[in-house]
Amino acid sequence: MKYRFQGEMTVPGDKSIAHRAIILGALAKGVTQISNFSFSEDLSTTVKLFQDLGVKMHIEPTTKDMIIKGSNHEFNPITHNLNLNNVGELQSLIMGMLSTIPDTYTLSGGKFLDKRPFDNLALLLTDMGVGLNRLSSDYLPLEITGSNKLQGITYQQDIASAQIKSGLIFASLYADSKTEILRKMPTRNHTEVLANYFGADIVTDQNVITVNPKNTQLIGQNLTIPGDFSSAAFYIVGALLAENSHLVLRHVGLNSTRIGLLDVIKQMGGNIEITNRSNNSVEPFGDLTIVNQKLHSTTIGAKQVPFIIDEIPLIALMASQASGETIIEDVHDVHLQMSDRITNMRVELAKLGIIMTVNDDSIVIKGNQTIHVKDDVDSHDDHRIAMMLCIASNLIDTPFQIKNIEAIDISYPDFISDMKKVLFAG
Ligand SMILES: O=C(O)C1=C[C@@H](OP(=O)(O)O)[C@@H](O)[C@H](O)C1
Ligand SMILES: C=C(OP(=O)(O)O)C(=O)O
Repeated sequence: MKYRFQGEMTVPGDKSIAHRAIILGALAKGVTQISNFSFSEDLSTTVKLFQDLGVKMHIEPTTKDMIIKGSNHEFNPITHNLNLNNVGELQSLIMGMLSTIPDTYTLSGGKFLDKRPFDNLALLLTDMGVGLNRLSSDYLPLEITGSNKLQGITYQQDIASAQIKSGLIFASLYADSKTEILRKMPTRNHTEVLANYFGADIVTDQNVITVNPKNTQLIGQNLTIPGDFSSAAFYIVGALLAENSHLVLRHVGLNSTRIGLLDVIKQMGGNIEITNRSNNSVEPFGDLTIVNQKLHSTTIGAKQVPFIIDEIPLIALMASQASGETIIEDVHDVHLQMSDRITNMRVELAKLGIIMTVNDDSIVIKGNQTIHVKDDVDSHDDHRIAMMLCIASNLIDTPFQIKNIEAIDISYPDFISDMKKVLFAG
């Protein structure tokens, strides 16, 4: 049903930052205190994994902060069988981290990860001296044997993936020599920012990232996680598209490698006001004010894609309601996310009468498309598709059912109840 977005809200803490903060807190010496830590299925998996590694962590009952007692890079595991439970981010980050531990662990994946290739990172880790033993095919499960005598490498990055880069950085933190990443294009940089905050020595200079592992000693820290821009994105697009909307989102993370959606909106003739910017934390944040606006088409180039990587379903919906034809180039890697995010988006949008053409590596979305329900839709267990379809439902009067809606629990379990608080009729 058509509602306007009105009022003020905050979104849960950033999932990408929280994953890294847990890993760094677990590796560090001393206590780490994480404020604005938001539980989701993905983060529960990470917490469980580190508890399996013997790391003590708990939620402080009054502040709700996550408290981690650092292991000082020495785990005392309860089990050597670790389940990644389909968390894509964890696959690379944990492979990198376990590479530095002289012990053998078995990593299993889940229905999506069991089909997601990890060859790119695996080759790099093998070059550094990590033992990798595939237990069945080219995918998980995998046996990984780390070492405290890894050699740093030079990696000419051919895939613009923050996950591969981050896996390599974690593996390099305790190596015997430096690692250089000659990057193809920038990707989200939370690993570099947070690892340095905990005491690592990672230098980003133009297009070279250098990890200097000499005597790495990570020290536990206090940090506050900003609101997750990728969760805020649903309300940003929701309010832009819904008539008479006026919504303020407070304390949203504004790391420049995450907020490509704001540039896309600008290219489409829209404007989001940013106020109360703050750099007084590890990661920048601020408030966003969104009003309903008319948008036009744009072309989103390959260099922008890493900065909008999780917002592609939403951008497709937004483009279908703008004037003209929008192109998003080089989305090849998005096919690998979840259960082939691009194909599933295309199939489900078509059930709402929205045509999106998928070419070799790009997608094309015609503008001014009328949404009309042809069939009930399905999230395909992809949280971002599920939430995008909720935003689409607010643009028409005809109700439809979203099957497997519970996928939203992967990143934002309170999405629907939070949204209802800022939706008003008329
Ligand atoms: O490093 C990260 O935390 C992430 C990187 C991105 O994946 P890629 O590195 O595969 O682009 C993104 O899509 C994912 O949600 C989280
Ligand atoms: C694709 C995502 O994450 P992952 O790579 O961890 O599955 C996402 O959060 O949208």
